[in-house]
Amino acid sequence: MSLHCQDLTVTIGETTLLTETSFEVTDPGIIALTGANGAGKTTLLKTLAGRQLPSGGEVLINDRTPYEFDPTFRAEVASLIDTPPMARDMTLLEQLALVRASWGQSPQASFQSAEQTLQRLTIRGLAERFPYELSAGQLQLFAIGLTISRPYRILLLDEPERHLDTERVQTLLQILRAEAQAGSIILTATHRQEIVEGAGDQIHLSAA
Ligand SMILES: Nc1ncnc2c1ncn2[C@@H]1O[C@H](COP(=O)(O)OP(=O)(O)OP(=O)(O)O)[C@@H](O)[C@H]1O
Repeated sequence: MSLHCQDLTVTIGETTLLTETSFEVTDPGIIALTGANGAGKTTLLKTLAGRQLPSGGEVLINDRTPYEFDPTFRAEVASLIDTPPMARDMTLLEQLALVRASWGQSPQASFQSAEQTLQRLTIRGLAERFPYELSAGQLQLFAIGLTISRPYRILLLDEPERHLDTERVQTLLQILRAEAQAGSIILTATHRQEIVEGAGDQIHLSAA
């Protein structure tokens, strides 16, 4: 399991979105991706997720070029970069169970896992709500739940702490630590010092 970037750059026309970036990650753990506004964190995450083509250099995940429509790549890499698709007329519990079921769990196991996910996220009491009935922070917790409800070995997160209060940032960190201990590489863009301190490592991008 590995992330590899060598002299990676992204430009669109005359605009540089990401200046030459190199790093290698091979061990499970949480890596905080830091840098000023506009430094290229989201661009790097999108490139690793196979949603943005590099302009120069090399990017490899598990020794292969990221490509979001490759089933093997999709089975290994989960990401929360933009708001994930949500069904307006399904409850939180149903949607989390649906993700589990679509990745092969039985209906009964899917609902049990979905309840556990809500519990871990401290929103068990919102199981029967619809997404439009949530606060911004609750919606963010649900988005995290949707993302971690599918299998992965590499998790790419873009400021997962957005809208979360101090206590929920700790909840998020606990979840990320557990996922890392279970063997995943977690690369998370963040502006929060608690997450940088809670991460095992840091990649800092300098502004373009
Ligand atoms: N589609 C685009 N076309 C041109 N420039 C873009 C495009 N998307 C982003 N940029 C520019 O690329 C640079 C990097 O943007 P990016 O979103 O990756 O930064 P970031 O580090 O995630 O910032 P933030 O901390 O504000 O979320 C910025 O200067 C931004 O204005």
